[in-house]
Amino acid sequence: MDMTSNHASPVLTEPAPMNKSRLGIHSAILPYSQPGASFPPSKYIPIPRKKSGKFDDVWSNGWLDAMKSSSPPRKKIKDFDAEFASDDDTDVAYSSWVLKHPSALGSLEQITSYARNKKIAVFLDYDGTLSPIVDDPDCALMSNTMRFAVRNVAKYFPTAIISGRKREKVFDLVGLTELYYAGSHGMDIVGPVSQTVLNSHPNCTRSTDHQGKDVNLFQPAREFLPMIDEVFGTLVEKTKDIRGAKVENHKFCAAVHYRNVHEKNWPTIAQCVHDVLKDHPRLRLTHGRKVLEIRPVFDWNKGKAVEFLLESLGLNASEDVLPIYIGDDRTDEDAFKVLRERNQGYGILVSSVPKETNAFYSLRDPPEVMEFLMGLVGSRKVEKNT
Ligand SMILES: O=P(O)(O)OC[C@H]1O[C@H](O[C@H]2O[C@H](CO)[C@@H](O)[C@H](O)[C@H]2O)[C@H](O)[C@@H](O)[C@@H]1O
Repeated sequence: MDMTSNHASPVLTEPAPMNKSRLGIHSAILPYSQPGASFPPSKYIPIPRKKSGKFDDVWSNGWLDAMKSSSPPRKKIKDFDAEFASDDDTDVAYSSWVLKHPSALGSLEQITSYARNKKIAVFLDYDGTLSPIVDDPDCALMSNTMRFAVRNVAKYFPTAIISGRKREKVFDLVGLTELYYAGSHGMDIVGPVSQTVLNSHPNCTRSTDHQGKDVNLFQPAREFLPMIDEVFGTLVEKTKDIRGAKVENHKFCAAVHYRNVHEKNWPTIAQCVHDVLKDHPRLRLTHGRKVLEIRPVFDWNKGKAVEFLLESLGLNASEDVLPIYIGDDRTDEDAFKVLRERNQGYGILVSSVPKETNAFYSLRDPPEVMEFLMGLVGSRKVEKNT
């Protein structure tokens, strides 16, 4: 395992800024994903820069820009308050972007014909992919129709959920025993029993799941458990007076949510996290959708989890395997990148606005994800019957 504990900075380098001209999108309408992107002033509350220099750290390291750009603004559509960016400008930008990352639904026939006679493996992120983004992380529920679609997918293809959440939590939310689960951004994996994997990964052990079934349990960052626990406690204490802040303990990482925090208090929340990371050089920061995530400085991510699961499923070496990964946020980019580098399978980004991504295809939102999954199953059924 590649440990990089001597990392000097707790800040994870963000993806390079989007090449706006390459996308043919006017910079003023570039939406949320990029740190440092420019924002139409009307949509964003400017955070006053304190003269005291109190928040200099988080200004200078770009955290505040990244925080602002981490999710599209919320909008009321009919009676439904959703995180969705749509106006004439973004529609135009989206149309150009989708030429580069075509709709996986629109390309379903192409995808399924390429997948014919291949072994498909499906990897799904949870929040923003299977469930809509909502204010309260505990209320991010997946619909029963989505559950039905995922269950059907798992009947035909090996299927895994790869989430930033605690593994047990995401299992409770999904509730399907026929899937494999990876929590903490892939740092906590329950996969099929594989002696080869047990032999080659020192942190992999034989275990039993909630049903008493034999499984492989892989927790490569186990040594960080006490540190994450301690940091979780510190973050809860430090943010307790910030209205709307919420801290989650995901076992191998911790998440500080600021979705419900007034924007004027974002510098305070960023500074709290910054101070904690300064005291813990073996931890680093990643940005999710209105969430700051603290995780070990450890060479493991959702992309590595995909490779680990492919190996566990015995699908790593064969050419006739087609992995499909569907996800919506920056942490999913590691998985898209792995598929791109392997030149195998498809990454599908779920986004209603243009974003710089390593994914090949796109889908707008969870309902489109569901439709795509149903289409995948439908075509495999037809293939089996012919
Ligand atoms: O890897 P994922 O399964 O996508 O998990 C990523 C984060 O998801 C959750 O937060 C996000 O969804 C919440 C519910 O919709 C939303 O309130 C929050 O703003 C989003 O960031 C989860 O709570 C985080 O801990 C996960 O890291």
